[in-house]
Parts: sequence; structure tokens; C-alpha cells
Amino acid sequence: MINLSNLISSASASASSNDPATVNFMSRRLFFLQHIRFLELFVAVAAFVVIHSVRQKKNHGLPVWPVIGMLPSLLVGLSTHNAYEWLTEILSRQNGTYTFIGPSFSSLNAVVTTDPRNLEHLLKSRFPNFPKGPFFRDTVGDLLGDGIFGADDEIWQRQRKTASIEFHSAKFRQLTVESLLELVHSRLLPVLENSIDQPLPIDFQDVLLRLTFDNVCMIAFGVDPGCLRPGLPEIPFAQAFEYATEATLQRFVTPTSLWKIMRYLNIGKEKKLKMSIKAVDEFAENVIRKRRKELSMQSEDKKLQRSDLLSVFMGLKDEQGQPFSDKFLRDICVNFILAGRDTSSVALSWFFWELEKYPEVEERILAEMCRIVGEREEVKRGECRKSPLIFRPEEIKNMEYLQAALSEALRLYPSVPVDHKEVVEDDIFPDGTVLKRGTKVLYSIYSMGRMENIWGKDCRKFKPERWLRDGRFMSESAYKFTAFNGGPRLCLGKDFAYYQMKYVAASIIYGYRVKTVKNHPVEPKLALTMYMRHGLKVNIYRRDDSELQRYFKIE
Ligand code: HEM
Repeated sequence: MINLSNLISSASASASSNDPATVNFMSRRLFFLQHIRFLELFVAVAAFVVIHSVRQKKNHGLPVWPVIGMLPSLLVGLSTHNAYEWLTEILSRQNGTYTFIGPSFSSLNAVVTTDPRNLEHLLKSRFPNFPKGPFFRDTVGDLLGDGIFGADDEIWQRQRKTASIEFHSAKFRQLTVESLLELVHSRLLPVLENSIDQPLPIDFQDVLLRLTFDNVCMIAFGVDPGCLRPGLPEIPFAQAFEYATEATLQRFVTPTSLWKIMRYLNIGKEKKLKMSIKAVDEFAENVIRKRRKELSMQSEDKKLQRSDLLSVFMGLKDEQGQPFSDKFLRDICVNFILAGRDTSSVALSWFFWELEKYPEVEERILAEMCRIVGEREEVKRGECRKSPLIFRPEEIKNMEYLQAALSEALRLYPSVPVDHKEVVEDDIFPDGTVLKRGTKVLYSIYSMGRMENIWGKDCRKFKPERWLRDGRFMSESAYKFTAFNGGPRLCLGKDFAYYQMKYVAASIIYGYRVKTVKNHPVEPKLALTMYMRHGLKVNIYRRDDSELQRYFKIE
């Protein structure tokens, strides 16, 4: 190997000679050798980067850099077209659990898991040790305030208890059935029917978001915002809400001090977030004002008859014996809008997109529906075999294959793709991962649906049959299928959501075919819920009545 030091010192000595030709030659040699030294340094640094990167990647799944930790990889991962896939790939390589090391100056350290044993530990067995925690509340606080999604302890318990009584009441079930009948038959189907004659495709996700927004406002606040109507008018609230959930998620992957400085200076994404939250607040305040006015004009008897959640909360008192503040009622409204609007609508969008790729599943759904309505006397006589058909609640309940297909869509595209907890006291996961007090724990529900060790080799296949035993729908453990969360914080709207999704899907499939526009890009957006980034542009076609007759004959 060349000894550079010797060569350079001999070149320097010769360069001090008096002969001009020698000086010229030697100084060029010196210049060359000095550059070789620079090159050597550069090669050494590059080699270090590559070796370090490979070694760290092997040990940690991603390279860890001094001071900045895994930040470069995180930034690359988040900029991919589907960051959830990037995360899934790392988790698969790391046997399902992985520790992310953020920059030393940030709060981005987190354990991410997909292991069902860890999920059961986190969500049920050691529930009190894993609250949402102050980091989560701080990050989502501007949008969600003290509402149920970010709350812990008594604030959470009180909301959970009140909402749970409400959601399990007979009045609520009746409201569910009535509101869906109205929304689907007087609004959704006419909008779809209208679109058939239009030259342009419609954004199906937008239509479904309007439907679920109207629906959650009807059942939770007793108001009907009327977003789903012919012409699909612009709804500024909807855009503001979507942006607010997206920008709130971005805070989770931005160093806290950075987004707080941006918020303080009112610049960039934080400025837009503030404006969006203002629009959300205005909507919620309006709802509360209207409700208060209506309640003040009603007799005590009538007030008691009100079955919406907002009226129930308005009638309650806080720990000081005072009625809840308007700010707290606003938080309740915003949290329920997020829970009810952005979950079943996006789940239905992914469901219809999958259905198109698996026509045999659509056929089985149609066959099941026709078999069930075929039990009606009038249908046996050959009547009522045409769309539109008003499904009865017990018929919807009996559609088990449809329930399996919707669960399969949620397994692959969970409406809440990633969720968050914080460790109170040092703990250890069943898989051996050590959890220090204050550690953030994320569970990637999206990745869980794509783990071979959980769902088998065909985990990426849309296969409703995996939910059936002897033709009956069989639910899975909440720690394996975590789309509705599990343990004491299991989704309160699960039964409502299944009824709603089944009713909507059955009514559409019975009457129409939904076809995605050719080459329309479909990918998830990084937000609190699993929106399709570019919506779902579709054309709607009326289903031929003779086709339905064929299904009646099959059965
Ligand atoms: C496909 C539809 C739905 C899915 C996949 C879903 C999923 C979830 C998930 C994952 C959570 C846990 C969130 C967390 O703790 O961070 C949750 C909680 C909750 N969901 Fe749902 N949800 C759906 C529909 C609904 C609907 C329609 C409502 C109400 C109208 C609702 C009401 C709630 C409430 C109130 C909570 C909070 C429970 C608590 O923290 O105690 N959900 N849901």
C-alpha cells in the first residue's frame, strides 16, 4: 500500500528545490497527492457510512445515526406512496415488533408492535399501565380536546359510561334503523341514480363520507346537516376536518419542539391546521347552540324523550355540579364526528374497491341477499324482486357472508391504521421487549393484517371465507383483528358500524355495479384515519333486473 505521508513529505522537500522544472513537476505531484489524501478520506467516510448502515440495518432494521437516530429512514419511509407498507416491511423483517430510535433532541422514540400477545397485554391485561398519555393528548389536543379519543382516567370513564348506555339503548337502535332508511333511500340511492346520467365519474369516498357525516350527526347530535344531496355541494367543514386530521397526524412524526414553534409563529402546516380547526369549531358550536335553543323551548317531558348523545351530555353535571362547558361539549362533538364519519365511510370505500377485483365475492354476496329476501312471502310469489328494495333489520343481521367480506376489508384496510399508547411504569411485553416508563407504544393495525404468522401465507388475499366456519360468520380475537381496538377501549360504535355498513353495501350492491375509473390511483393517505389519498372515482351502472332474477333462481 502507498504510504501517503512519506510520498507527500518527499514531494514537499523536492518542491523546495530551486530548479523551476523540478518545482513545477513537484508541486503538481504535491497537488495530486493532496487530492488523493482527500479522496482517501472520502472513500473511508463512504465506506463507514455503508458498513455502519448495513450493520445497523441488520441489528435494528434501520440504520441508527449519531444524534439524529433513525430520522433519515423515517423521512424516506414517510415520503413513499404508502408509508404503511414501508412500516409493514420493517415489522415483518423484525418478527413483528420493532424499536424506533428518534433523534436525541426529539420525542420520537417508540416501540411499534403487531404481535397479538403484546396487543392483549397492552389493551387488556395491563390496561392501566398503557393510557393514551400526555404525549398523545398534547399532539391531538388542539383538534380533539378532552374528548373520548385522547382522554384517560375519569374524563375518559365518564364519557365512556354515558356513551355506552346511550349506544346500547333501544332508542338508539331505533334511531339507527330509521336514520339509515331515510339516508339510503331518500338520498344515497337518488344521488347514485343521478350520477348514471352524468358524463363525469363521482368520488365514491366523498359520497360515503357525506352519508356517514349526516348519519353520525343525526344519531349523536339529533341534527341533520344534509351534506348528501343531489349536486353534492361543497362542504367547507368536510375539507377543514380532513385537513385537520391529516395535519394532526403529521405532528406525530415531527419533533414536538418544531411543530410547537411553527404553531407559535403561526406558519406552514400549523397555520393551516389552526384555520381548519376554527372551521371545525364553528360547526360544532353551531350544533350546540341550535340544540340548546331547541331544548330550552321544549317541555321537561319532551327533553327526556330526546335520544341523541349531545342532549344526554347537556343534561349532565360535572364534578362541581355545574353543567358541562360549551368547550367540553364541542370536544364531545368533534370526537364523535371523527369516530362516526371517518371510519365506516373509508372502510366501505376500500371494500368496494376490493369487491371489484374479486367478482366471485360480489356474486356470493348477491346470492346471499337474494336467498334471505327470498324468504319473504311476496318474493316467493315473484313480487319485489327488483331494486330498490328496503331491507329489514333482521335480514341485514342474517347477511353473514357480507359481514365476512366487510371484516376482510377492515382486516386489510383498518379505518384506524396505527394507534398509540404510553408506558406508565417499566414493563415487559410477552415477546420479551423491554418497555421503559414514558416509552411510546404504537400498534400498527394495518401491518397486522399483512403478517403471515397471524393470517397465513395468503394474508394479502381478500378472502371473506377465512371468517366463515360451516358457512357462519365467526369473529376473531380483538387482539388478532384489532380494527375495532380491544379491551376496555373497544370501539363503542362497532355494532352500529356493522349494521350501517351492511345496510349501505347491501342496498348499493342489490341495485348497482360500482366500477372504478381506469387507471385511477388508489393509495392510502397518512392521516388519523385511512382515507384514500385521491378518493375513489367511479362510474355507477344500474344492475339489470334479469341478473337479480338469476340469483333468485340459483337459491
Ligand atoms: C368501521 C367502522 C369503525 C371502526 C373500524 C372503528 C374503530 C375504532 C377504533 C380502532 C377505536 C379505538 C381508537 C383509540 O382508542 O384510539 C375506536 C374507538 C371508538 N369508536 Fe369506533 N370505529 C368504527 C366506527 C365507529 C362509529 C360509527 C362510532 C360512533 C358513531 C364509533 C365510536 C367509537 C368511540 C366512541 C370510540 C372510543 C372508545 C373509547 O376510547 O373508549 N366508532 N373505534
